[in-house]
Amino acid sequence: KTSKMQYYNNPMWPGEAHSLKVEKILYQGKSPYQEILVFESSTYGNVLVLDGIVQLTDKDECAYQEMVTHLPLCSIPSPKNVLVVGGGDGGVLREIARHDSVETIDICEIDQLVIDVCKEFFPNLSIGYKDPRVRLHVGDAVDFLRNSPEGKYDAIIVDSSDPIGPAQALVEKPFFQTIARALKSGGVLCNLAESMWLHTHLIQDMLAICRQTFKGAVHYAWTSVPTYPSGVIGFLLCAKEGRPVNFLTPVNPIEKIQGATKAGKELRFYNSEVCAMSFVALAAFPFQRLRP
Ligand SMILES: NCCCN[C@H]1CC[C@H](N)CC1
Repeated sequence: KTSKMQYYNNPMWPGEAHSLKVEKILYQGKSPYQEILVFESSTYGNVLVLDGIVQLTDKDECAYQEMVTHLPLCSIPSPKNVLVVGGGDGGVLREIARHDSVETIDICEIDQLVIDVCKEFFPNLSIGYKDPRVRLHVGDAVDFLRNSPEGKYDAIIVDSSDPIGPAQALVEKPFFQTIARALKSGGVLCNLAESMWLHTHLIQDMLAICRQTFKGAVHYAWTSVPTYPSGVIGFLLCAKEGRPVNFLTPVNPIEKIQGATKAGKELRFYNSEVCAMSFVALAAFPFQRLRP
């Protein structure tokens, strides 16, 4: 349905494309920000596509939503105030809801149509909006964070699309500085950080910015998502100074967190072993060997 040429010409992954067999087109539309497509695939359940880029599928979304949420939230003793940037599908909200210590969940998503479409076609993700702690803000996260009070959040999760559309500003230094200001002392950020096979230069640049901006700790973790280009996606875990943090061996292991099933579904991917495995020694593969 989307021309193959558009796939091959995507500057984020030139020369490669990934295809899924389409059983039925469920929704096609255009918001002020992006084209939105939902289709039923033969083998991955429903699939959400924004501007020709797969955002999530029923089958493998757990690998992304659980990791992007529990890597930060399990690394600090008792997260209370959490902010999600992007995440309009609601999957991250579903995962945050497993943490009983959390008291408020702010989400800032720029595209109302993505929210409406996911509420209709992805009930297992949009269930996240049902949690009473959730407060939805529809608008630009750059403005939202600029107007946020200083030191408000224990954790900020940036669950954005790729930095070639509405999410472009979310990998630039000013944005990271507004995040650091909005975090409490010792607060943590988990930011989408693309593929270590495809985006080593972008990751290096983001690492440099994060090391300047967050004096606590900066680590790179990855997970396996078969429907994302190169089959992996990475995260930057950053801690603001002020409290010891250990991302690799969580102080708040998920197994101890009550309400693991409160979100309506057992965890399907994340556990403490997967957490430990997901961190890459930055000096090793693939940042050194893969640089073209
Ligand atoms: N909340 C759904 C995940 C959105 N994250 C992005 C989807 C597109 C990918 N190329 C990068 C991650």
